[in-house]
Amino acid sequence: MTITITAFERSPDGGKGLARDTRVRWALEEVGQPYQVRLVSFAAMKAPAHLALHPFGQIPTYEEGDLALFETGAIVLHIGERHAGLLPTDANARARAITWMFAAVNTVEPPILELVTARILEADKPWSNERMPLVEERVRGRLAQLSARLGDADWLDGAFSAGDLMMVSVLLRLRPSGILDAFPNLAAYVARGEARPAYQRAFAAQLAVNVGHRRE
Ligand SMILES: N[C@@H](CCC(=O)N[C@@H](CSCc1ccc([N+](=O)[O-])cc1)C(=O)NCC(=O)O)C(=O)O
Repeated sequence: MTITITAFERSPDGGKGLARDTRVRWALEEVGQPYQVRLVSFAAMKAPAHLALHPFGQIPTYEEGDLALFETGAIVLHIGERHAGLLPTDANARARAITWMFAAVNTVEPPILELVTARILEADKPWSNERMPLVEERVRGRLAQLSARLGDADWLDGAFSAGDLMMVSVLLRLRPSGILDAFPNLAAYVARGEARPAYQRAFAAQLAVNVGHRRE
């Protein structure tokens, strides 16, 4: 059955791959599944048809037959459960890979989103300069813990898994801040993720959507 995901008609990042459809594209490329993309405008995302798919009016969504999903972690898990290539077959290793998926979105991503919010949405607030060091320190603390756990391994738990796909995707959001450079093994980990052919195809596909706009 045809898989259809939704993505920004015009991503605020101009195609740097930071919008979360890139995670789903990457997962589908890793398992070799073709997919369609329905591009949605900001207005369309808040209209009833999309809200029926995504109660929070966001992208991405995932549709396959009469299944409709939202939340990138859940979509990537679904893809990993249906197709080989993202989750280990060994039950314990699979459970650990899913642990890392949750760790990415529930433990590592929140302080990073705080930083993105502070830098983009709160920079003009009178308390921004006072708050920023606290936010940055919370990110550095988490990265230090992750860096210590990763050490000099290629991936978080043996072979590449959906846990790494989610963790690399979360860490990529930090790139504009430069904080990742203070943790060379994490920067190399992210670069390994980006070097994967499946990521390259996912990145190129989302860029093509946005480069088209730049030409107009
Ligand atoms: N927890 C949800 C979060 C989904 C989400 O944040 N979607 C964002 C796009 S990806 C987040 C994002 C947006 C922009 C950039 N950027 O760099 O420009 C990066 C990431 C969205 O639809 N935002 C519009 C809205 O909420 O109205 C998930 O993981 O799927």
